[in-house]
Amino acid sequence: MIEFDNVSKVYGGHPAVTDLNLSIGQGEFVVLIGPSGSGKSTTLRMINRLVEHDRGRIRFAGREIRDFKPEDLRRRMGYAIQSVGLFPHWTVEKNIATVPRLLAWPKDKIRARVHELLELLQLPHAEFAKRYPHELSGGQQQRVGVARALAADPEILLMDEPFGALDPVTRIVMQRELKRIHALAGKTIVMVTHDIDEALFLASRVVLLKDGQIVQDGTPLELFSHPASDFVVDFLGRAELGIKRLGLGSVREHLRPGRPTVGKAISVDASLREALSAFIVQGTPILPVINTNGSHAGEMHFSDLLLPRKDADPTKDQSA
Ligand SMILES: Nc1ncnc2c1ncn2[C@@H]1O[C@H](COP(=O)(O)OP(=O)(O)OP(=O)(O)O)[C@@H](O)[C@H]1O
Repeated sequence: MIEFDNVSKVYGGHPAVTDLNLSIGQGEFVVLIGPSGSGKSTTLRMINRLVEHDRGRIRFAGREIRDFKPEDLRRRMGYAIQSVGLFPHWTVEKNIATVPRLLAWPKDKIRARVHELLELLQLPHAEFAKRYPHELSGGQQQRVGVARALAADPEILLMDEPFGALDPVTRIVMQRELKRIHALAGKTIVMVTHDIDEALFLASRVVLLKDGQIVQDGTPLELFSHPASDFVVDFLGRAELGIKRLGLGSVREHLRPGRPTVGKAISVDASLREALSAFIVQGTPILPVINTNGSHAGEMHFSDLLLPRKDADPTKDQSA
């Protein structure tokens, strides 16, 4: 869907991105991560031509992006950024409808789409549609920014630290929301973040950059299982590698049959990292497990945390 072929960008003699090769397929959730100044935002912005590349080729849907008018390209790609950039004198409704109006959608279709997106992002239409950006919290503004990026059902969603300004609780809610939208709509998403936990939670593929070059490109599990260098290990957080890796697995993988037992139950969809925390907080070696509808599912044993993952084949996409 998007292909970078030996792409470079230089600013005033300083290389920002050098000989980048990257191929992003339909439906992937690719997270660009790396230290400050490593070229993440430059890479993202070259996709919708907010930044023009100097060398190499970038293709979108098989055509060179230079063959598209920038505005046509941007209408086909949603773009959400940390500072949101909502139009201050427009209501939430009008802000979300920006691209559909440019595309001259019929009014009814626009109204229905705005309604649908507000509900999807848990901003009830009756309460929020007529508000202005200054009447929203920072987190609500960011949700409107994401709704606006999704409005015309773009083929790709480009996101630059979209949850950067959020408090940790809202940030987790938004990450879950985005993961749900991705699973539901099968959108191709390319996102920049500084937050390794966010990357590991969301990405089907992580692209780790350093000094404008790719250090490693793989599934989260591949990065843990076969880190390409010490830099990768340090970036993943050397001291917490085991705990972070547990975050990639779920209770479901270690579910055992068992009768309901005492203790606070954990969901089959909880991560093994959450399970570890629950074992420690409850001081128990066995946790009751429930399904998403609250019914009894079985139990999990503390010792099973040490078992190798059933699906630990690093050649498989763990996001599926
Ligand atoms: N408009 C610009 N003019 C000059 N240099 C720039 C410009 N934009 C980016 N750079 C430089 O290019 C390099 C890559 O910047 P980029 O913003 O892509 O990095 P980043 O990984 O997104 O960083 P951060 O995490 O701090 O946002 C940096 O050295 C930066 O200083």
